[in-house]
Amino acid sequence: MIHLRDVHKSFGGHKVLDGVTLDVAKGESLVVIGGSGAGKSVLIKCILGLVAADSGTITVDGKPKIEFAHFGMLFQGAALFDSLPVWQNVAFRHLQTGISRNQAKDIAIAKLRRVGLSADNADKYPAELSGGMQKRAGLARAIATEPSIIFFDEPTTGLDPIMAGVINRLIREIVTEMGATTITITHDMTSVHAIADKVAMLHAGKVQWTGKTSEIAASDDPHLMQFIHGSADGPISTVR
Ligand SMILES: Nc1ncnc2c1ncn2[C@@H]1O[C@H](COP(=O)(O)OP(=O)(O)OP(=O)(O)O)[C@@H](O)[C@H]1O
Repeated sequence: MIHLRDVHKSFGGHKVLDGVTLDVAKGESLVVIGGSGAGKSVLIKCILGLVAADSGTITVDGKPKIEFAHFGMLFQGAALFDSLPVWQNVAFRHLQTGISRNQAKDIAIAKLRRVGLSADNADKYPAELSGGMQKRAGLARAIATEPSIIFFDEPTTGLDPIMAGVINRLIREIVTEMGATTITITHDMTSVHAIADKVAMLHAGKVQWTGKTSEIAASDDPHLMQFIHGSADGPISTVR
């Protein structure tokens, strides 16, 4: 579904991606981990076409460019539009397609329900929702058009561990029922275990380790070990 071959990207003289090769199969949930500055966001931006890779190839569903209509995105911090009520945030793309406002609102309410928010939240503004509810609303927006590919950028950042667990479980359930292909960026190992079929660890511009979630425990890769144990000592520099 998503294939990257030897993707390079530098900013000025700074090599961020130095030959990334990665495959995500249809319906698979890939989680990308790696230290701060490892290039996780740049990688996603290259796939989305927001940043042009210097060399290498990226194909999504056999095409060199991702089709905007086919992907959803949950941004870090939910990134809702403050000036729009929750339902308009969720139905944002539907409102641009010319369907009636009533129809768009019905769709928004159905999606809000799917993420555990009752209909009375539809007319509220994002600032009136708690952080966890905003994250749910962001998730509702990401799935609103039933996209075949969804990107999750640090979906649990800023949430307490219980709410993080709830969001992880929702993400897993929803992507499974939609059959969507997903790429998630996270620092949160609990998310990795809850969401991932496959894990890719970025380090020094390359995929340092990749494997199934179940293979993490048996790995002796020192970079992966340092990351999952949150150790200050190891091959990954802590001055970044
Ligand atoms: N537009 C840009 N111009 C210059 N440098 C950039 C640009 N975008 C990213 N970088 C650099 O690329 C490197 C990787 O950044 P990126 O945001 O992908 O890291 P990350 O792995 O997502 O980190 P974090 O976990 O902290 O979010 C950083 O050193 C960053 O400064």
